[in-house]
Amino acid sequence: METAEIIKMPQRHIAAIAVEKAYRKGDHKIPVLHGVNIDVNRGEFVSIVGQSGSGKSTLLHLLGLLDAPSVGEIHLDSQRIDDLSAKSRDELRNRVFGFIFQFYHLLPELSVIENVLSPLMIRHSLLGYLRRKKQFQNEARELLDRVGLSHRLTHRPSELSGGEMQRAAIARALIGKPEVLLADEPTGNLDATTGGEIMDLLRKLNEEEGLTIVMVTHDNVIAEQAGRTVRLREGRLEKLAEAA
Ligand SMILES: Nc1ncnc2c1ncn2[C@@H]1O[C@H](COP(=O)(O)OP(=O)(O)OP(=O)(O)O)[C@@H](O)[C@H]1O
Repeated sequence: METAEIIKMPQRHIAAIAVEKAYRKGDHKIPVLHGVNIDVNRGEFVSIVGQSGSGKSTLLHLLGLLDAPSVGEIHLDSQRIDDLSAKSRDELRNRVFGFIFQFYHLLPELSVIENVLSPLMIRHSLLGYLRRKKQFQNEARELLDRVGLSHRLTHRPSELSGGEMQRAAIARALIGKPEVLLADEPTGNLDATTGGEIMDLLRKLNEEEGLTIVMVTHDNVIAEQAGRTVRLREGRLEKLAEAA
């Protein structure tokens, strides 16, 4: 009797299917994406490269439900998610996705640990938050320890270096236990060494915790550190290298 070979199929996590996006500017339509297909598997680390203006951030925003495609679909696992009600999309975005950006977007008037806790303050009712405040603070401290910032809990963002601000932003993105981290030029404002340290951290999160990561970058050296790279060209995706 033949032994059936068990082939482990990669599991689709997040996908864009035949996505088109055009922005409106007055009477004008600005077409940006022309039928983009991308499938990111659970636990994958994918980088998206392409020239400035090629639509990288636009695509990332569509994947994370920050914006809606003009045509096409966004799927999470096997579920279409771009056509959900605004409330369901908000809920899903907050629960499933963590975001980090080139300029960190930390709240300047809050301390590092308060910044990390801020998504939980938004997610829970005041009473619910206060009831679990100790637990949440412990989780925030653990995360800040993991990103190497346990000595900066009460600093304000203006008292941090760029690398430290991005570490704080990563901890903030992780506090809600996201399944997918979407990173828009996470090293774009950092020197090569500091950017490398941030990439080490992202790779560790991907390899050790199985976090799915989609990262936009214009830097090919940074992009190569992901497991797979795709390039946006004239609003369409072409496949590049796959890591060995
Ligand atoms: N809200 C908007 N309204 C109108 N046009 C927009 C809007 N957002 C982006 N665009 C245009 O869409 C195109 C793609 O922008 P996008 O930010 O996605 O590119 P990108 O590849 O991320 O560029 P960069 O590497 O410079 O950040 C650009 O020409 C931009 O001007």
